Amino acid sequence: MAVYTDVGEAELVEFLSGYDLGQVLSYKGIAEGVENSNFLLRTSADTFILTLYEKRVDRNDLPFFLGLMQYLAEHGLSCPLPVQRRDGEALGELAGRPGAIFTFLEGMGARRPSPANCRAVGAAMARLHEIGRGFSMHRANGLAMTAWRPLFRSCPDRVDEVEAGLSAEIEAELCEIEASWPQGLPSGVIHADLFTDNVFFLNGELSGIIDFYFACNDLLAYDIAITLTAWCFEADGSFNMTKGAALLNGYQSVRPMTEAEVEALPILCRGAAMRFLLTRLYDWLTVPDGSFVMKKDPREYLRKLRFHRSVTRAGEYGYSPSGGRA
Ligand SMILES: Nc1ncnc2c1ncn2[C@@H]1O[C@H](COP(=O)(O)OP(=O)(O)OP(=O)(O)O)[C@@H](O)[C@H]1O
Ligand SMILES: N[C@@H](CCO)C(=O)O
Repeated sequence: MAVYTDVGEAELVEFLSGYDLGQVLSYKGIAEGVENSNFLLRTSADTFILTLYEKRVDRNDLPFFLGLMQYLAEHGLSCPLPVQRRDGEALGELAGRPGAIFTFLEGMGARRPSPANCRAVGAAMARLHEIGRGFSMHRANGLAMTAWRPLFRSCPDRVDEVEAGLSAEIEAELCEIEASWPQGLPSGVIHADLFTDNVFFLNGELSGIIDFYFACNDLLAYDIAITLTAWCFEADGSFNMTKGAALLNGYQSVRPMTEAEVEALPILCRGAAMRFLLTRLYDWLTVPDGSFVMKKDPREYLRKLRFHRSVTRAGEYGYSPSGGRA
């Protein structure tokens, strides 16, 4: 349950007095999410999301995240729009935490994404990459490839309790990823956490993208690798090439990948699986049982990593050069 900070009615009313949002009708905590506290807020004006930023979000990054959401929304990508107070600011302080109010997006994450859902997310990601070109702020990726080895080293010395031999497997994999990581691919603003719970659908159509709190500047094709890895595996661990083809074709219908990006896709996918394996592993070994932080199983990403290691060509993900042009 992601409500780490409790908000009293009086302090909420005081916080809202800086906005033109009418009277509070109700507010309640939202269970989904891991990083921040989120509330569904109903006022006499409309329904909103109130987010309080918790410790794992660096407050120096908040202007980038809020500025990006505002920029994307203003340029036609459906995502939460930060609501401005009368003084023009979108970021305030509530219950001792930085806080902001966002427009409410209708829709729900796809629990079992269809190929059509995959195509839609591919196209939306490419639009995000294209629109992001005009966004002037910059944020380095705190979880870029160079951060993975230090993150691995900071894990408690119990990695092999998760699976025998895991520590040596990660070590060997990191060496290969570091040696083969591509240089010079197109880079720009990426979402970096485009999982199924962060993309909403309504009546079968993609209605919006949320949760920009890992967004940063990095390789555009790395975002494709993250999204392919999050959307195109089945519950039994098998890769679904129909979904892979749909996602890549959807992407290419908006922004064709360069030859170098296509060639790098297998190693980028190994990196994407490694990034989520390591963050999940770290939480698995450090977050106490019974804590509010929901621990996700690192082994899901270990299985995905092993699949990606077996891939040599983007065609094995369903890539086709004519994809998206048909
Ligand atoms: N603008 C919005 N419109 C509608 N619902 C929203 C909006 N923003 C957040 N939510 C709801 O709140 C939940 C948590 O939001 P979000 O994923 O941003 O939180 P988080 O704590 O950053 O989570 P994560 O663990 O995915 O990083 C979402 O699953 C969704 O149900
Ligand atoms: N999407 C991440 C959680 C943080 O947003 C994961 O599944 O590991």
